[in-house]
Amino acid sequence: MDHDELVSSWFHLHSSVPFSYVQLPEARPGIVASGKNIPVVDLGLHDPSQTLKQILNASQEYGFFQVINHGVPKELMDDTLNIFKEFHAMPAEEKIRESSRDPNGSCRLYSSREVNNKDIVQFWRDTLRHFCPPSGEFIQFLPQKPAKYRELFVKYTQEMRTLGLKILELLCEGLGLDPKYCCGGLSDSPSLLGHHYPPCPEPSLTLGAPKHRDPTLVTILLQEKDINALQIFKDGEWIVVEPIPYAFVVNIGLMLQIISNGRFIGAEHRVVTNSGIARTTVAYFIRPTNEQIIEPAKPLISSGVRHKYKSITYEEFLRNFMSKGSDFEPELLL
Ligand SMILES: O=C(O)CCC(=O)C(=O)O
Ligand SMILES: [Fe+2]
Repeated sequence: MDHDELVSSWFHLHSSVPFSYVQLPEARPGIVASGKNIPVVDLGLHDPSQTLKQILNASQEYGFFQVINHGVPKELMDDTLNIFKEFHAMPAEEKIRESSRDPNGSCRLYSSREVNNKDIVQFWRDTLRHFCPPSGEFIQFLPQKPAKYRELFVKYTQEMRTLGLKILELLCEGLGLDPKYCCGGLSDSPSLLGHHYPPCPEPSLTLGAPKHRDPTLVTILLQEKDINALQIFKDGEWIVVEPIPYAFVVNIGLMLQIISNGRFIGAEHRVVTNSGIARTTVAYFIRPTNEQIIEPAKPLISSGVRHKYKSITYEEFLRNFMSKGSDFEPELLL
């Protein structure tokens, strides 16, 4: 990658947004719903059936919630956000060197200019992405700078795996499936994304991420406390996800929408920018291995309920999703 492709390399030279980053009028950030919020799920309740009720309602109605009392140490959450801030603050040459050790791309630094067609509108964001399978494969390709990067990465992804499996078990139980239904191949290929959204001179014209659904079963997002930037699209309006300190934002991805035969919503969301300060987030994507077949869970169908989605391998899904984006979603329907 060329260092000019990173937004963080040049944003400070501009007092207006370059034309290729100006969104079409209909996609620009506009009015948001007032007084609305996404549900909170308390994982530490004495009565587990109450937690189950909360998580089921949230997944069916919103596809988005914030989890509290999740058991991940606060210090690790702070340290992880800070190490990604430090990474993105390093000189571009160093960031590129530290993230290009694997010729097969298990670790990758990119901006939308690198992954998207050059003709479409670009997004105000840089991302460092790693694969982080439970086998520990690929660790030798992780950045060695900042100095604590590898150590924190290993600790944080272990915590995310534990939390992710706990959430998946609750969701499967709530669907009436074996709680372990999504453990194994359906969740064995997670990735970690450290997003960085530099301050933007004209936030009303740009986006940090377009309206999208995630190509995951579930996504667990760590975001900063005081910045309102993530928005979800529900019933025709945008709802701001106001950060709750030390909560994680969890959303259902398109894969779990399919597995649940549409009972859970893979909610659409986007990220807006702000002119004041940079925002850093860390997203843990729970993803299947490439050869896994994604289809509605058989026990959900046997009771006479109609299949809503076709069967597709994750590899084929990803290939189409990368090239066609959300235009591919109707093709998944039966
Ligand atoms: O950074 C955020 O707030 C959200 C990122 C996101 O939507 C994603 O990684 O899919
Ligand atoms: Fe997302």
